[in-house]
Parts: sequence; structure tokens; C-alpha cells
Amino acid sequence: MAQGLIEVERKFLPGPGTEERLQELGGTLEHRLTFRDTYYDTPELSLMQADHWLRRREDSGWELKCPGAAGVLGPHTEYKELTAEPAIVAQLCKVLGADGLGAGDVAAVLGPLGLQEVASFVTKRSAWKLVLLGADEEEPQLRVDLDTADFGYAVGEVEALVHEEAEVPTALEKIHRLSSMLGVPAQETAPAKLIVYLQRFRPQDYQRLLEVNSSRERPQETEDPDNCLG
Ligand SMILES: Cc1ncc(C[n+]2csc(CCOP(=O)(O)OP(=O)(O)OP(=O)(O)O)c2C)c(N)n1
Ligand SMILES: [Mg+2]
Repeated sequence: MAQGLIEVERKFLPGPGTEERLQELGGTLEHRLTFRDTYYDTPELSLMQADHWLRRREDSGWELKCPGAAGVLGPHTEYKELTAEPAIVAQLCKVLGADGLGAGDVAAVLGPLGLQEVASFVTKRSAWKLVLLGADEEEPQLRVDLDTADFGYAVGEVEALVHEEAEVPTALEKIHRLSSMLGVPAQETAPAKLIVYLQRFRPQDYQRLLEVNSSRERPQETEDPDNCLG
């Protein structure tokens, strides 16, 4: 099995009462922090078109999000998060069809793989933790992040990190239950900060991604050869 946790999350549009509601539900504020994310891709956006998202987060390092199970349906997403640099390099080579780059640092393969900066922005985040009341033993904690990007877009996400695919349905049930308790409409989704950034500042790239996504709308029945689950 590939290295990395599975991030199951649902984005929503927070309102002025979201923090108060989190407190009422027993949530605790873990921290408030500010960080800069820089995303990288080829000029043709080969990674994003393959649903892979490479970024460097200031003070935390590199991360590659790659698609989890095929055919995720509903207002949530499921991504495997790779943070170990050799695993990231191996997956980048696989997706971009490159061989012989070894298992070096991510920074060392950016040039050879044609990867360059496509977006960079600062996020202010309040990070909350919460265990749903009345839950059984061994409940995984849910996290709620409330983000505001420096270009004026605010988005929230309810998320769980799990170790294997078998844990995803339970995590999803909790995510949907908490979302509903936060007053999030059942089918509401909200775009990721990066997607809004591209829409505002790189409209041609945004359009290119939209075209790929609309041709992807049909759920996949077979396993995606580029996923990084194993
Ligand atoms: C509705 C929808 N949302 C996201 C995606 C994929 N996607 C778009 S940009 C993107 C990469 C950014 O992911 P995001 O969760 O927005 O980043 P952030 O919350 O800042 O990082 P964290 O701290 O949680 O690691 C993804 C996976 C998609 N294809 N469709
Ligand atoms: Mg997220």
C-alpha cells in the first residue's frame, strides 16, 4: 500500500455563525494560523488534469494529493495525501510518464519534469476538532477548517483522515452528519481555494480544467491506473 493518509472531506460556505455553532456542538479551536501555498504543474496542467495536486506549504513542506477510490459520488472528495518526498517523486514520474529521475527531492525534479509555479496565495485558517456526541467508541475525530484566502474567498471544510479505504464510509457518514448539524444544505458544495484562484487569475487554465472535469462526470467503473492507492 502506498504511503499516506486518505483525506475525506466536504467543503461548504461558512457563515457568520459557523464558529459559534461549532462551539455549541462541543468543538474546540485547535489553532489559528496563516500559511502560503504554492502549487506547481506543467504548462499544460498535466497534473491537475489527472486530478493530482502538487503544492509546497511554507513551513510544512511538499504534498501531493492524488485521487482516492474511483467514482466518488456526492458532495465530498477523497484524496490520498503523499508527504514523503520519494513517494511524491515516484508518483509524479508515474503520472507524467517520466523514467530514470531516481528518488531525489521534489525540488530537484521540478525542472526535469517541466513543473512550474501556477498559483500562490496566503490562507488564514481556524482549525477546529470535534467528536460527535453520542458516538460509539473509537470515534475518529472530525476536523473543521475555516479558511480565508488573501484574494477574498472564504471556504470551510469538514474532514476526516483515515488509514484505509474500508474506513471511508463511516467517516463519510460522520462528515455528512456534522455538515447537517452546521446547517450546510444537503447538496451544497463549494469550490477549493485553488479553483477560485484559477478562475479569477488564470481563466484560460480554469477553462481547460472545466473541460476535463465535464468529460469526467460519468462515474468510473474501473480502477484509475494513475491513482496512488497501491
Ligand atoms: C469539488 C471539488 N473540490 C476539490 C477538487 C480537487 N481539488 C481542487 S484544488 C485541490 C487541491 C487543494 O485542496 P484543498 O483541500 O482545497 O486545499 P487546502 O484545504 O488548502 O489543503 P489542506 O490543508 O486541506 O490539505 C483539490 C484536491 C475537485 N476536483 N472538486
Ligand atoms: Mg482541504
